[in-house]
Amino acid sequence: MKKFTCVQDIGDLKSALAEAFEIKKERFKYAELGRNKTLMMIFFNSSLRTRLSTQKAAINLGMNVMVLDINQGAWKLETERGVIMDGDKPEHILEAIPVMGCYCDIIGVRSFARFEDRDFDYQETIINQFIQYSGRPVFSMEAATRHPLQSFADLITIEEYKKTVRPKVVMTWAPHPRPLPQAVPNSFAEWMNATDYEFVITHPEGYELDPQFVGNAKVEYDQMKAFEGADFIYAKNWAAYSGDNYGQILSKDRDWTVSDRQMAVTNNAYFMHCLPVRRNMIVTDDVIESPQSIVIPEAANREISATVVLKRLLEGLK
Ligand SMILES: CCC[C@H](NC(=O)CCC(=O)O)C(=O)O
Ligand SMILES: NC(=O)OP(=O)(O)O
Repeated sequence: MKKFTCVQDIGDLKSALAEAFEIKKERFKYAELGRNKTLMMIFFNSSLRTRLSTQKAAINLGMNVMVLDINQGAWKLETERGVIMDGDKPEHILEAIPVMGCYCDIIGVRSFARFEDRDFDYQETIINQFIQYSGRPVFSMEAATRHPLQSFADLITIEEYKKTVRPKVVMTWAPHPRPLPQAVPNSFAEWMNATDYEFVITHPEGYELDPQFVGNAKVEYDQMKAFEGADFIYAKNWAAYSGDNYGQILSKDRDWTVSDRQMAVTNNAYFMHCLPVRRNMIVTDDVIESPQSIVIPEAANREISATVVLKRLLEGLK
């Protein structure tokens, strides 16, 4: 594997899952693979789970790790080509990227959507510059339109907890005080659509995601109807995608906050969220603390998804 930015990069999901469960049983099995290899993790945005789980995955594989928070200590980067650099940005990304590539073997990048220009975001300008100019294999630690390490961990978790071969999985929008990226919902939808699960997306009108990610999923504007008989509830906030509303908050309706009311109509569904989560905006305390909440095992599986991905990138170095 030469990059990991989307579900297609992992190839056959059944073999990826088999590898994940093998590694989960014996996570130091490939501890020699990464000897004298260096992972560099580049963060343009905050992180807890991705930062820790991906470092742990690299340690599982015997790798050295370097972490750089671009906006804390490094030079502010100009990302636009052709700009006269007489402002507050001393370095251009087109120098910084190949320089970073000199010091490592594999690069992970976190660079959220900026909501200034939808094309800039949806062309994945930043991570594609790392892919093009670093000279190294690159993987996404959440980019503008996807978060594949999260989605792979979500799939591992559903496979571990499902009680039927084809569970009903419902992704629900929920309110949030800030406009959040579409990367997590886009990516979850992309991975769910790659399975044979029954997959439903529910959100208020105006929050339609990019059709390339929605695919054949059923979209239901009535949240209670969507929740009926669900086996898994995946909650997330996202800002509007469509047209002039791109990056905007259209609703903060707390009737969409996941509570016992909605969970009561499910098939005793498990509750999932990628974290961090705003309690009593996205989900009530009672629901996220209930026995059906699997947000912690879901976060734990981030170590597994990252170990599989780094293993495949290391194997691709040969
Ligand atoms: C894994 C999720 C990362 C990010 N979450 C946030 O930015 C939450 C920030 C907040 O709640 O203020 C998102 O929604 O894409
Ligand atoms: N779920 C996830 O990626 O969490 P962080 O933003 O804390 O890394």
